[in-house]
Amino acid sequence: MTTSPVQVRDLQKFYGSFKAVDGISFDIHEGETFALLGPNGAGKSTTIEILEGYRNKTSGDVHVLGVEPSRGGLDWKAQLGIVLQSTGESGNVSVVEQLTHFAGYYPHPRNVSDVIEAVGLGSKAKTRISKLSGGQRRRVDVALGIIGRPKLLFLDEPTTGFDPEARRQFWDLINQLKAEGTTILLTTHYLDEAATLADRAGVIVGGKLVDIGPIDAIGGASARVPLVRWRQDGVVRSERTAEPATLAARLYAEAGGEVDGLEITRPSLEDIYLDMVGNHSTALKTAEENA
Ligand SMILES: Nc1ncnc2c1ncn2[C@@H]1O[C@H](COP(=O)(O)OP(=O)(O)OP(=O)(O)O)[C@@H](O)[C@H]1O
Repeated sequence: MTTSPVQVRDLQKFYGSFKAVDGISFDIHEGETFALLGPNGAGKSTTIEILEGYRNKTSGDVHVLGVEPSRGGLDWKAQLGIVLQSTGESGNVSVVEQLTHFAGYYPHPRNVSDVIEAVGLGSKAKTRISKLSGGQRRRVDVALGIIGRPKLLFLDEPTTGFDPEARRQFWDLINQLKAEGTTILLTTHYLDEAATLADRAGVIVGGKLVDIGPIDAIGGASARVPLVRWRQDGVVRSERTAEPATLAARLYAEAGGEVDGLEITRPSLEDIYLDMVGNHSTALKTAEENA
């Protein structure tokens, strides 16, 4: 049996008495893209930084590519690709020089020109990084994360500052890496990004994992019930139903033809996520007030 590249069991991280990560467990399977979702301060970056070996845990068991991260050596590190939340590379060297330099650290790096093209910096290859825009520097971060042909890629809010076209281009790149079998851990506040790229997701609120599962099952079946809206006598009416076509047919029969303003929508991952996070945040607040 092969072991999962990422195994996390009952992970805790305390800053003094503050529980930033409070007993979370999950696995990431080989070749999978797993999204860690949650509001600001939920504990996502802390978790990722522990997995990367940058931060010590308080307790729990963590294995990344079979190694406890705080004991990972250079060979282990060479198999990881890391895009931190904000490095904002600002060196006085050109894009191509920086990538060529970093490629030298890895045993089997990707071709530097190919990576520069893939992140959409072909026309900026010879430009000094300090002269790039914020979004372009973020693309350099992404390029540095993948230059070593990592087995496991950590992407902490990779597309913050990207324009819409750059995000689409980044999604194509990630799909290409997925097709090559790269295992990816992604955090993002763009729910459409998670829905497009991830196979499974975990949702963290207040340091606790409140849901985990395939991306199209997050929130459970009841959160996905379609919403039917229509206008009746100038008033907008709505009803949630698992059988929207039946309701639409009834409305059609009652109206004796086309139904004014009829719309059937399914909740997006963002709708479901916002409901879930809202409910858990309220529960956490109430528990704190009663403590
Ligand atoms: N070095 C530190 N010392 C004390 N508290 C910290 C430290 N680093 C993080 N925290 C706290 O731990 C909590 C989790 O922070 P973390 O950066 O992991 O959140 P996050 O989910 O990544 O948030 P964001 O979406 O804003 O990036 C926050 O309340 C933060 O203030």
